[in-house]
Amino acid sequence: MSANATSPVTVSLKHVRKVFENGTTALENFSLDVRQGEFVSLLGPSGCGKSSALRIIAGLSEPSSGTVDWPMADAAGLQHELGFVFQEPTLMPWASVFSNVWLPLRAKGVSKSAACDRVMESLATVGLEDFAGHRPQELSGGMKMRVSIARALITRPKVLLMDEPFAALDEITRFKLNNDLLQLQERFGWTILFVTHSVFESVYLSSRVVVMAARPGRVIQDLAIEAPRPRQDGFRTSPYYSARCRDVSAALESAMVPMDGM
Ligand SMILES: Nc1ncnc2c1ncn2[C@@H]1O[C@H](COP(=O)(O)OP(=O)(O)OP(=O)(O)O)[C@@H](O)[C@H]1O
Repeated sequence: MSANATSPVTVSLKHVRKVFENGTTALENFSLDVRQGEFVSLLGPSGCGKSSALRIIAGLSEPSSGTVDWPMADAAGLQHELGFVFQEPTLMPWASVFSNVWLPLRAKGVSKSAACDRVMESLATVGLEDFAGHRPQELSGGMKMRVSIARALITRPKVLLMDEPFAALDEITRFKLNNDLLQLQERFGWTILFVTHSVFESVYLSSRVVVMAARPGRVIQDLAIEAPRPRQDGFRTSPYYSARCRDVSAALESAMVPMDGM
């Protein structure tokens, strides 16, 4: 499923401001609509508030002012619709792959036997069904990240929030997981909000790249990446890809310009 300008809005942030207790203003007048089926990347210099924005969308942090609305979801069902993937896979080292993926259901009181089909389905989605009995330390970095994704998928979310999930991986593994993620999004119709530092990754994956600037964190450009989806490796060498990478790099460069001579 591809999103377009008429797809319904999944989440809408209006004039969000986030000031931490120590006085740091992480976000100022941050507004963003994400539509169903979109793949939106947040890109910007370190400290521009990407993670703060994602945490507010996730409900892990409250905005100081402004609103976050989920027009299509009722509040009670919202939690089940979100999946989170962070940069560190944060797996329990003493537990099997199966138990790590089971965790979100276990926390809801679902027994191991009742969860079994769902856990195996999630592991199969990321190609790890043969590794259910392994411990995390027996897996490569890319496989650990797949386990982390499988764990996020166990509640069958409709929206995935991903905070630099592939940043710690080598480039070949990262490219492979990029393609897998695009295939899975096509299959399940997820809406994805993705934080990255990489211009190249953001253009490859996204239907929109939202470029942010720091001090205070705000949106400075919103660029559509209009190449057909799901994309494949050939896209990385296409003239359109190069041109969009140049546009996004230019936007990022302007985000680096300090305000008021800072
Ligand atoms: N819990 C906190 N308390 C105080 N300040 C915070 C807190 N979390 C983040 N900040 C500050 O808010 C600003 C935005 O941080 P945030 O982590 O959202 O940026 P980011 O764009 O995700 O950065 P990076 O790319 O380095 O991960 C930074 O100045 C940061 O120091």
